[in-house]
Amino acid sequence: MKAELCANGDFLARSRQTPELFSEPCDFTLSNGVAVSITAAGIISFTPAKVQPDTKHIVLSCGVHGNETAPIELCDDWVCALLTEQLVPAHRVLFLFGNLPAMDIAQRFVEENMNRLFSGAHSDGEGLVNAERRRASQLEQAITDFFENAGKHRFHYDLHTAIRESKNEKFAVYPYLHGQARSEEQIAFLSACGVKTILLSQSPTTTFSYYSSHQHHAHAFTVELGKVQPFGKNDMTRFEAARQTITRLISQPTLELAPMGDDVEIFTVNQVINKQAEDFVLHFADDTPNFTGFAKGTLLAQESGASYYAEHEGEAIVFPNASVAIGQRALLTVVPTTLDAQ
Ligand SMILES: O=C(O)CCC(=O)N[C@@H](CCC(=O)O)C(=O)O
Ligand SMILES: [Zn+2]
Repeated sequence: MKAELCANGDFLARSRQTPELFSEPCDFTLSNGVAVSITAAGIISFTPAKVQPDTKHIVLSCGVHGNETAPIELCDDWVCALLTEQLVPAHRVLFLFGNLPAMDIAQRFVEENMNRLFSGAHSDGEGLVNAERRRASQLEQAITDFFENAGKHRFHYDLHTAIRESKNEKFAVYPYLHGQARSEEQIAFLSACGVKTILLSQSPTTTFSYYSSHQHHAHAFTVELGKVQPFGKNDMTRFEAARQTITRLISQPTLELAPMGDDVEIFTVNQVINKQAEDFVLHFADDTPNFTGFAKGTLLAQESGASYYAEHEGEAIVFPNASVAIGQRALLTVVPTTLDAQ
């Protein structure tokens, strides 16, 4: 098993169908001098012949939730183009296809939400072990290895799609930076990808993007590119700006970007509402889109022992989900802000 296995670029298909082929790490060099390293099913990196101090070290992850297919299809296309030398990387790039078994059953996860298992959370809970916990640990290790000896130009875009419609279709969660300044240049990059809404998280989490941001000092984001659709059912024209901008990021030595414009909306997270009881209910319709605002004082959710209200006029809801496990986030609320106010 070496280069021939990936000669047609079908790394993802092989990772899903015959993961055992990748049980041993394998390295090979393409005819254009690009070094390829496969460390496990769904984990592949590309290193250009010349690595310099200004080389970027870019992680693109997808499928941390198995049913969020558009980003998986985008990453599959980039990996295929790189393996077949139609795309030549100017920078180091690591692709992580997160939850392969969940992709096979077209579900968000098999046993546990993998995007709550990072920063070591995969090892919490009295010896509980499952495939998602092992994979989260393996993905952390892949990032640790990739960023080892990497220069300071570190990036991780963890690509997702949201469960429900969103008034602002594309948005990104900017992890909590513990008081450090947020990067306008990164917001300009996301804006060029068509992602013009940014949520500033105000607390540590166990998500993948927070892990890379906090542990590896990468510019890291959870990027929501649209709404969940089955494989093959995405309208890929809706992802064209992201596809083109990320292709340029990978392949151009220097990425020219327009500065962050007035069309970017910044929100700060006001409430993180974690489900504490089995009777947790949302007090708005199931099809209420993300970013719907509510009047101050509106009852948003309720459970035994607690009621949750909009605390500000127009406070908007994001990621409502009453079906999460006890202790997990069931709702975020956000309010508009500016970068200067942070
Ligand atoms: O639409 C939803 O309810 C969930 C979409 C999704 O998977 N979002 C991520 C956000 C992670 C973050 O807060 O950085 C998640 O819930 O894991
Ligand atoms: Zn997701």
